[in-house]
Amino acid sequence: MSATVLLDPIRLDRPDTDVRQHPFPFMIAHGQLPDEARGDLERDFPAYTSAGFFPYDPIDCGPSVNALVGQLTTPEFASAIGNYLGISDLGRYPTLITLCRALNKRHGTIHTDSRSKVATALLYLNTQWPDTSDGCLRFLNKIDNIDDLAAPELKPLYGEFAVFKRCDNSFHGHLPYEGERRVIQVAWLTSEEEKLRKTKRGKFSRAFKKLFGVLDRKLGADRDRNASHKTRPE
Ligand SMILES: O=C(O)CCC(=O)C(=O)O
Ligand SMILES: [Fe+2]
Repeated sequence: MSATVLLDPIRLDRPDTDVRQHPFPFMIAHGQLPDEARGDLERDFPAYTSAGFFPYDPIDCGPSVNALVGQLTTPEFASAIGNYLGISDLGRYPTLITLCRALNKRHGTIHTDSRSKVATALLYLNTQWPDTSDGCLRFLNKIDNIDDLAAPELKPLYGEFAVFKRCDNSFHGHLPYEGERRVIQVAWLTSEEEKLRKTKRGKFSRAFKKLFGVLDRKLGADRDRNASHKTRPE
């Protein structure tokens, strides 16, 4: 499996790829994963028991997911993305990978991502998605309006890919959704120290959610559709 090309930067350049520089640099690219890998990636995805994003640990994943993470974090892939976003040599920044298997309704409130990130990529792996806007990624013009779209929303389906440059106005979010929603997130970080800090925090959050999963779900069950959350200042 590790020899298989799962991701190919050349594939980003499709006629239906949407690249914008306004209101902030982002790209939405479809069909980024080969059909032949669906079954393996489905089988090898980590079996987290709680909702939300957790730090990547190879032990949690099967070989195809580990291979995919390897390909997502090459400097070549990063630099190709950086070229679309106007970031030179994105591959020089350390990466932090987090994965999500399921959401609860608390997730998706509008935010920018923290200043410790240079760029963020989201690769979706859900084999199906109901006919709903709930849980579909939205790049937004404002922090307080989930319906003020900067581009068509993206269903989190297998092979859909979104990446953006972290900016003070890189607003994004989605409508509340509860259930399976598979994503691999890559963040290119400003420094190694940030990576260490964020990894520690993520592990703590995994333990916390295991203990308080029910509470976590209840907390967000009826959040406002336009809710936002402030990104930590760092
Ligand atoms: O899962 C998504 O579509 C977006 C996740 C996100 O924005 C984040 O974790 O910061
Ligand atoms: Fe985000």
